[in-house]
Amino acid sequence: SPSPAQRAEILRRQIDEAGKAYYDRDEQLIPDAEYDRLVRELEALEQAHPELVNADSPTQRVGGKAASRFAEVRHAVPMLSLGNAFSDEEVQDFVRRISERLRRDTVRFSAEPKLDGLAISLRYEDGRFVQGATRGDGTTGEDVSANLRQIKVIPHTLQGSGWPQVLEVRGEVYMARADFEAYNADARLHEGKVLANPRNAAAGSLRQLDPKMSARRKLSFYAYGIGEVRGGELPPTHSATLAQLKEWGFPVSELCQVVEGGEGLLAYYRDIAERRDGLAFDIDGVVYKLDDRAGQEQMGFVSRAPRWAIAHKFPAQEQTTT
Ligand SMILES: Cc1c[n+]2nc(N)[nH]c2nc1OC(C)C
Repeated sequence: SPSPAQRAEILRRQIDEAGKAYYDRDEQLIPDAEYDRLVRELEALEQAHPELVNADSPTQRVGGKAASRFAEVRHAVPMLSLGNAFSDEEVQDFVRRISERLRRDTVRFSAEPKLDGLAISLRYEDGRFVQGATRGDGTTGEDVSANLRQIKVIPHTLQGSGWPQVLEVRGEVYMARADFEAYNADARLHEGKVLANPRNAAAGSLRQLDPKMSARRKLSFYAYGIGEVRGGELPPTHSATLAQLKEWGFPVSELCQVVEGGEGLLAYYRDIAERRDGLAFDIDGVVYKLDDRAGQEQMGFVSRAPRWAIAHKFPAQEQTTT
């Protein structure tokens, strides 16, 4: 059987390999519980044989125990996924279902770019950022507050006034293409890890356990919605809510636009499709949302996605492999 030193070396390699895959590439090579078991076995081995401990052992990571995961956060308002439309007919059906159910001839929508990043939820209490979490499975996400504090465009305190006592803002963390190219150029120069695409870069960065590591990758954020709201009112439409979020200091994409009916949606889709390659960030489609909140509540949700919103995806594009 292997000596304690050999066993420790095997454990160290497995832990580091699983850790890198998880934090750099958002890949889960082994289940969290297995990862934690390996770390605990290595700790026990190092306690029994102190001569085995060396500086780069995963048990020596910042804050002592190799943090194996983030705290869990339960979303009071679930972070939902979106139904997809891939054709104009499906978009027309989406509009027809809403206009029939709400008995309206013309329906106004908020049309928005669908960024190819990482959905997150930001919680503010009395106007101060208190917690940020990933989407996770929609109900439970990971607390990545420390990493989100490194993102310059995310306000630590709200600007202006009149915000609710509790305000959750939902949006997308992403890495702009220029920052992605710069990161990879630097990685090539210094034999670092070249990243496959901006989405993985954003996911990997947000899940770095060491906020200093996370800060090395320039991330951005666009707000696109709200979660829990307590002790205050928001405007009656989604578009007015986005305008309000902008006043409170959140970045909101200039591409967001209020349009009318199926024609308005499809014109928006074609316009964004044309402009797509010139945008500063990757998008994988656009999102249409019934603009008035009362109507949204009437439409409700089907399974895990709202009836009042769909994503209209672009045909898959060959990924720029770097
Ligand atoms: C998942 C998602 C993604 N996006 N992206 C935008 N722009 N809005 C938006 N809304 C989403 O979900 C809400 C409709 C619940």
